[in-house]
Amino acid sequence: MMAGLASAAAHHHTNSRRDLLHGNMEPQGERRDNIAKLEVINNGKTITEAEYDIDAAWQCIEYYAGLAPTLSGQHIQLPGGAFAYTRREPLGVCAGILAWNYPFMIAAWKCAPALACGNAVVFKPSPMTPVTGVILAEIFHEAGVPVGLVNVVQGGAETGSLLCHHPNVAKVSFTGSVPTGKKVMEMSAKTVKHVTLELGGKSPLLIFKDCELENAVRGALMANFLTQGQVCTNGTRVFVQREIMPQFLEEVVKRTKAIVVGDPLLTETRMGGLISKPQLDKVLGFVAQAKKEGARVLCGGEPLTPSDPKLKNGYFMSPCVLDNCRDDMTCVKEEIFGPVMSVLPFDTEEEVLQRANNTTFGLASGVFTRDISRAHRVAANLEAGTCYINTYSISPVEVPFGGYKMSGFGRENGQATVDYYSQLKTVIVEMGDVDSLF
Ligand SMILES: NC(=O)C1=CN([C@@H]2O[C@H](COP(=O)(O)OP(=O)(O)OC[C@H]3O[C@@H](n4cnc5c(N)ncnc54)[C@H](O)[C@@H]3O)[C@@H](O)[C@H]2O)C=CC1
Repeated sequence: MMAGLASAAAHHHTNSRRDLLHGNMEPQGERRDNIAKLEVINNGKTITEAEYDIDAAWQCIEYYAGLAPTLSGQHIQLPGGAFAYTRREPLGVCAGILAWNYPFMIAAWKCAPALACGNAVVFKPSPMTPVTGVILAEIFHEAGVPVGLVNVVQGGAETGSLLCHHPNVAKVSFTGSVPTGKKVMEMSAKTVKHVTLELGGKSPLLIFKDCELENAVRGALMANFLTQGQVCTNGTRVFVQREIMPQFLEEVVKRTKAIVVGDPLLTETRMGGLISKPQLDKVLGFVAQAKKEGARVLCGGEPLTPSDPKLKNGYFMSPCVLDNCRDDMTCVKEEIFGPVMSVLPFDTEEEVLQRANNTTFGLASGVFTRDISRAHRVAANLEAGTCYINTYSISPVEVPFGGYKMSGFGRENGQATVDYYSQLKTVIVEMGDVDSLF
């Protein structure tokens, strides 16, 4: 099967790439709403967020469709009239191994740049969320993508491992946890595959006393509670300058308590259910451990049963704010992947930078301040792939996304991603006689 895919990729020229990606990939109206509903059922996130994800997916495909015809090489003059040029060529078959938190959107993030660069794609959704990735593949098919160019395989660890070991897979792009990411890298090493790893995080959000508090609070909520807190970039270590701690906590707790948790298909709901019972138990376990280590629960952190009887078996919990946290606590060190915000006081910029960077993760970071010099200085000094200034949690398709340190490497989105889905061929041309030593 893989050899067939590789040849499909080779016949897949730039112009046709653009055409097929532009082939009405935008699901509109009822179609978009249906995919969003399925994503809610697939994942448990709210319909409002799911609609956003579906839009982000087609925007990603449109973006790379536009980028495809701009891919080009370089022309380099050499002495004596000789010259060289570079060609940007596909890698071959690219495998995507996906997480369950953004099933449809991550599938688009894996497919669009791979196809734009002329590759074939085989992607594996998480077994927790198998549904909507298939719909994306169907949309590609309807848009005229040749058979064999976009493929979905379902399964768990074993299927993922087969993809990482397959000799005809040229690249693996993985989104998920750090331990599995390390295994993917190890397995891919056996056949020297290209690897992109989008792994977890424990991102710091720095809130200085000169910030606009209202926006900082909004940013902190966005940094912690989207998709039930199951977001890799989440700014779960919220460092607040001591002077504004009381006001910050009052406001953040008030708003967290007001988050409507319940039926994710209703537009007024702001938080749905976690992905699974084990995930819910794991997150509640982190809250229990935090209490044991001395954190104070200011709100939430409890299992929740909405009043609607049809939701009684759902994996709901109340969003949680933890105060009295220290850097050495489990809740501050480990990725919780649930709606739990840990708040920590700080005094100086120097101190908070040192503490913010004292982690093996480096996916995202954020700073709220009205001092522009400080904002850019902090952004330059935070060890993370993304730094948000006076905002959080947006990932526009035009900008590169990816990690530092153990949060991974390679990039998704933006022009930078072309480098991770293509390879450069150098062609050297002599116009005169061969200069031979023999
Ligand atoms: N930071 C992030 O983006 C994510 C973090 N997580 C964290 O990881 C924990 C475990 O969740 P999982 O879904 O089990 O994440 P995971 O990282 O184990 O799974 C991600 C993907 O890798 C596949 N996979 C699992 N084992 C594999 C193997 N040995 N070889 C190849 N592919 C393999 C899975 O089927 C899935 O498609 C969660 O509780 C959460 O805390 C999970 C998903 C995303």
